[in-house]
Amino acid sequence: MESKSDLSSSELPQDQIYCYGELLHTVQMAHLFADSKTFVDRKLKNTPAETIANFQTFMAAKNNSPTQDEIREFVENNFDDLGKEFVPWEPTDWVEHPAFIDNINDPDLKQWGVDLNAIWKDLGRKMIDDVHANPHFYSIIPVDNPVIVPGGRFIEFYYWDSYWIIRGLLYSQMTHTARGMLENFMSIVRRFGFIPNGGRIYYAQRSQPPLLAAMIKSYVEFTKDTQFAVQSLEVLEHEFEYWMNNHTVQAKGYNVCAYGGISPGPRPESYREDIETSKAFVTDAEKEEHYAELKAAAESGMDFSSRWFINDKGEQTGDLTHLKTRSIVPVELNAILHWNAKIIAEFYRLAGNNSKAEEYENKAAKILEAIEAVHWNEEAGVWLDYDLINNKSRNYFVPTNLAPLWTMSYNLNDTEKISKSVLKYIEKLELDKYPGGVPNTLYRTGEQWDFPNVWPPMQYLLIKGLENLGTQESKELSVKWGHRWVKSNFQAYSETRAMFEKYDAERFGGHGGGGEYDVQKGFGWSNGVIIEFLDKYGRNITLPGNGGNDGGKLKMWSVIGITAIAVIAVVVGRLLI
Ligand SMILES: OC[C@H]1O[C@H](O[C@H]2O[C@H](CO)[C@@H](O)[C@H](O)[C@H]2O)[C@H](O)[C@@H](O)[C@@H]1O
Repeated sequence: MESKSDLSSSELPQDQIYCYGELLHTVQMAHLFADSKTFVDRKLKNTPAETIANFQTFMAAKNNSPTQDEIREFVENNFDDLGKEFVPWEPTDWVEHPAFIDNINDPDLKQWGVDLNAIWKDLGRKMIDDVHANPHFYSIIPVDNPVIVPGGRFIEFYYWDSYWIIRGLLYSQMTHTARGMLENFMSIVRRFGFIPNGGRIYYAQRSQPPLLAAMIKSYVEFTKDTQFAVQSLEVLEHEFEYWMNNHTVQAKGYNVCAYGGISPGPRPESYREDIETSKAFVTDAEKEEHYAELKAAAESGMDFSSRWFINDKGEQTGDLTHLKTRSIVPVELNAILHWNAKIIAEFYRLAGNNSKAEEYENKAAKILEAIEAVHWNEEAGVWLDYDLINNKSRNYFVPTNLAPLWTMSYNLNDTEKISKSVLKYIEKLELDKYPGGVPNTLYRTGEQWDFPNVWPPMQYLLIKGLENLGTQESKELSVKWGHRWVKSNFQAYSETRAMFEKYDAERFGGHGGGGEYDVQKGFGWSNGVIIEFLDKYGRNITLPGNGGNDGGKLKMWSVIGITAIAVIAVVVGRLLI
């Protein structure tokens, strides 16, 4: 298999247009498009070499200072419209009435389940043959099988989003589509050495939380296709080693992993925005450090959040200029890698290779030891990120502080103790008080991964984590939050007929905002999470309008209603006597 170093030396001809260079700089700084991603998603009309030659001629003719209109004309002459790389595609394995719908009692929720299942058809993308024949005309990374994309501006696959999308597809009985996406990822690991953030070459210098092993495990659990598990081992092992070899840092004497990109310059898809924030820095070296921090935050999937700020006092208040992502050891990344090692060991057992299984069990045990030593914080009663600059735990809430519950990265003998401790932490922070779900942080910064935004994958992590913990109290809270999430998403859907990428903790049924782009609709991971939850909770949720309970409000109206009926009955009774 090709290694990462082979990859970084294998330059693509279109990199100099989509990833760095004068052309990219000139067009992105001209602010032609409301969303910077629009430009880097457009197809070339000519070869990369011809496009660069046209650009040089153009710049010379304009004395190297073209106007915005002239740059716009250059772009229109040399680039096609958005979306040229796809043909309309309806998933061949789509079924109108997957079994999860039968698990829903409430008629409105049932119809919603039907609607969500239909959205898969809108989110499917298949590449045209020309992408394979002439890949250098495109920024899209060619893959053989169609994919389900998040939606809105996100018209290509995204790595960690695909975990919740694939689980949703499996619950929708679309195993063939799910398998195709998994095979795409496996081919990408073979070609690139790892999985890029998303399906564009400008994302190919950073990854996202490594959930491929967990996706394959989900697939195998649904299909019982243990052969596929065994076939995936070479790729899973390679991806695991990529993370361990390229993302390892030392904390408290332990090897742990942190996010961190490897390419110079601003993010191509947010080029102007990154240049803007880099103005706070003086030297080119400082600016490069800032770009690397921005990319590391994008690699975490939480771009952007005060979670990654370290100011002069070692605290999390500040702005994007305080990003220090590479110096923060994130709980979930190490928990996910622990999960990876466990899954690889399990698949090796299936393959009958016990020595390899033991090797990975040992690797898992080592990661677990590091998670306990570096992340578990007895005083806070939960796992915390670790600050490598100030050598201290970061006692700030992020849902990922509970990630080890999701990945089962703790000593199971400690279950009772951890349950008490984590529930006390949740109570102390009053995380149960938000009508629209648990916010991503408790700080309002205007960044999209901060308060009051609530993100579907993080609700899933919390709900699934509390369920896995398995104590009476943790399971009750898990169900409570699961029901709330379904009802709140349904409220937003009934008001807007849309599913959003993020929601609002402060408003039941409210959707999120903030950050560098408008809130997106679609939406892959939101639909995936709800479909799974409808399957799980659908028998037990009845909406207020259909006779269900909506907590205090409903009880109050029931009391008023019953009292009114009683009074009317008494009055009518008296009149009749
Ligand atoms: O263009 C800005 C950023 O957009 C992506 O990030 C957000 O959307 C992704 C797709 O749903 C999601 O995976 C990520 O968690 C979101 O923050 C992209 O992944 C970033 O790299 C990009 O800079």
